[in-house]
Amino acid sequence: MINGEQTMVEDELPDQGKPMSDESADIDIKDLKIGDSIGSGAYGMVYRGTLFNSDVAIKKIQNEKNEKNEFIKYLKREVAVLKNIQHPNIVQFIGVYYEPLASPSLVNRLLNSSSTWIVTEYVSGGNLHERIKDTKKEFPIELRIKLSLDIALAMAYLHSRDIIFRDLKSKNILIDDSSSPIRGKVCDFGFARILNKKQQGNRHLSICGTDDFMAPEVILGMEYDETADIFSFGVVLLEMILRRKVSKVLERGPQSAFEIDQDAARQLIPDDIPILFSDLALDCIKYQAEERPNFSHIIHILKQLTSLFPVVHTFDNPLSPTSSPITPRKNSLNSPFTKSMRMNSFDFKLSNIVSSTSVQNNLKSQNLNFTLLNLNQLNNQDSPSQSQNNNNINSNSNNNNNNNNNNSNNNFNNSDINNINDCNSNLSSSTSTVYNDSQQTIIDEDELDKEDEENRNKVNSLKEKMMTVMGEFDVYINKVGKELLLISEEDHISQKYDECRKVIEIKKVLGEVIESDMSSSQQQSNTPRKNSNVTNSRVAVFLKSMERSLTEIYLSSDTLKQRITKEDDLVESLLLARVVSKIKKIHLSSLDIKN
Ligand SMILES: Nc1ncnc2c1ncn2[C@@H]1O[C@H](COP(=O)(O)OP(=O)(O)OP(=O)(O)O)[C@@H](O)[C@H]1O
Repeated sequence: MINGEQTMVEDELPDQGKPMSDESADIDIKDLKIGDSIGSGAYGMVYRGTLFNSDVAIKKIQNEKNEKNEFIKYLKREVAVLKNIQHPNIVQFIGVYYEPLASPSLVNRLLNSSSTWIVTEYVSGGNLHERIKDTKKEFPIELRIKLSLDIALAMAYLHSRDIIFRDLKSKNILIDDSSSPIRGKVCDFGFARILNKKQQGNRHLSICGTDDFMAPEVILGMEYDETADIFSFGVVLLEMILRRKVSKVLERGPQSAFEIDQDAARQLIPDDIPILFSDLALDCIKYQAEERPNFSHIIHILKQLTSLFPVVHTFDNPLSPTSSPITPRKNSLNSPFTKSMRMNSFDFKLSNIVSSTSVQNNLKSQNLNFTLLNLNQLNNQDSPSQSQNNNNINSNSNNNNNNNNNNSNNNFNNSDINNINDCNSNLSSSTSTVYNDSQQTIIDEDELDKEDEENRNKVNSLKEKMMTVMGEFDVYINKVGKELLLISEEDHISQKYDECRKVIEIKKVLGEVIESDMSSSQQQSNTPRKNSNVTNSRVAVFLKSMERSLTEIYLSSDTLKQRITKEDDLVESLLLARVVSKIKKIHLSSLDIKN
C-alpha cells in the first residue's frame, strides 16, 4: 500500500520559469485584512480574512519552504486555472498577492517574494472530509446526493474545458452552508492540468493527487486521462456512503495492482443507501478506466436521485441571501385574505379526496359518511338542487355553530368565518362606492356593477361553503375524533405509497437511460470503437442494478405488488390516510386546548 499523502513528479510546463503576469497580482495589500488560520495543506496555511469588508480565504504559500521548480509549477497551475474558471460549484478566485522579500535581489518577481497569497471567496461550512468524519452529526442521504451532484457538475465543467483536476478528494470539497440549499464547491487547483487536445492519445502525465483517491493507472504511472478524476469521484462517493476513510476499510496494494475490490466494497455498504447511488460509486471506481461512466451520465443519474431524494428545508439556510423569499409581507399572515386562502386550500383538498368513489367507500366503512355528504354537496354546488341542499345544510350548520358557541374549536371556526365576513364587507363597501359613483356617469360602468355583483355572489357562496364545512366539521370532530384515534394504518399506507413511487421513478429512469444510450449509440454508429461497448456495458450495468432494485422492492411486499397495478387506489388510500392523520391531529389539539 502506498503511504504518504501527496506524490508529485516532474511535469512539463511550457512556460516554466517565466515570471507571472502582472495582471495576476491584482490584490492591493492595503485592502486585505488577515484573520484566523482555518486550515493547512501541503503547500501552506489558509487564513480567513476580509477584502473590502467581504469575507475571503487567503492561502499563503511560503516560497522558501518549497522546492522552487515544484513550487512554481504548483502555484502557476493554481493561479492559471483559477483565473479562467467560473462555476457555482467551484470556489471563486479573487486575486493573488506576492509578499516581497525584505531585501529583494532577483529579477523574477515570484522568486523574489517571500510568500504568495491566493485570495478566494470564503466558504463557510467546512470541508466534506470533516463532515464525513463527524459521525455524531447527521448526514442525510439527500444532502450526500446533492453534494455529489454539485461535485459532478463542477467536474463536468472542468472536463468540458479540458482541465483534469487530478486531486479530487473530500478535503477539497468545501460546503457552502450560506447558500440555499447547501452547496458543494471544489477548491485547490494546485494539481489541475490543462490537456493539450492537439496531442493524439493519452498523455503520459505526472503522478499527482492523494493516494487514497488515486486511480490505479495514476499510482502505477501509466497513461491516464480525465477518467482518473472519475475514479477519485467514486472514492469520494464511497467515503460519503461509508462515512469512513476508504483506505482504512478497503485496503488496496500492489498485489492487486491497486484495484479496489468491488465485492468487498459492496459488503460494506449500509442497507439504507439507495442502490442507484451505491452502484454509481462502484461504477466510478471500476479498475478499467473505459468502464467508468462519464460525468454527463453521472449527472443524469444524480439528477434522478435528487428528484427521488430532494434536499428538504431543514438543510436550507434561512439567512442565505439566495434562499427563496419565504418571509411573509408585513401583517400578511393575519390578513383575512390569507386566512380565507388557507381555509380554501384545506377545503379544496378535502373535496378532491372525496370525489373518488373508492375513498368514499373507505370513508363509509369507517363511519365517515357525514363529511362525505357535505363535501359532495360542495363539489356539486353549481347545480340548483344541490345549492338548495347546501342552504338547508347551511342553516343546520348555523344551528350547530350556535349550539357549540362555547367550544374552543368553534371559536376558531367562527373567528375565521368572521374574517371572511370582514373581507366580504370590505369588498362590499368598496364596491358600493364604485356603484354610487357609477350611477351618475357612463353606461360602461353598468358592466362594472355586474362584475361587482358577481364578485359579491362569489364571496357569499364561498362564505356559505366555509360555514357549512366548518360548522359540520366541528361537530364531526367531536363525534368521531375518538374513533379515528384508534386507526393506526395511515403510516403504513403512506410508506407503501412512497415505495411504490420509488418503483415508478426508477422505471422512468430506466426508460430514459436506455433511450438516451440508444440514441447516443445510434449517433456513434459510424464509429464502432470501444465507446459503443462502453455504452452497451453501461446500459447492461444499469439494467443489472435496476433489475436488482426492482426485484428487491417487488419481493419486499406482496401488497405493494398488487398496489402497483392499482396505482389510483393507492393514491386514494394515501390521501385517505393523510386525511385521517390530519383529522386525528386536529382532534388531539382540540383535546389539548380543552385540558
Ligand atoms: N476558500 C476557502 N474557504 C474556506 N475554507 C477554506 C478555503 N480554502 C481552503 N479552506 C480550508 O483550508 C483547508 C486547507 O486547504 P488547502 O487547499 O490548502 O489544503 P488541502 O486541500 O487540505 O491539502 P493539500 O493542499 O495538501 O491537498 C481546506 O481543507 C479547508 O478546510
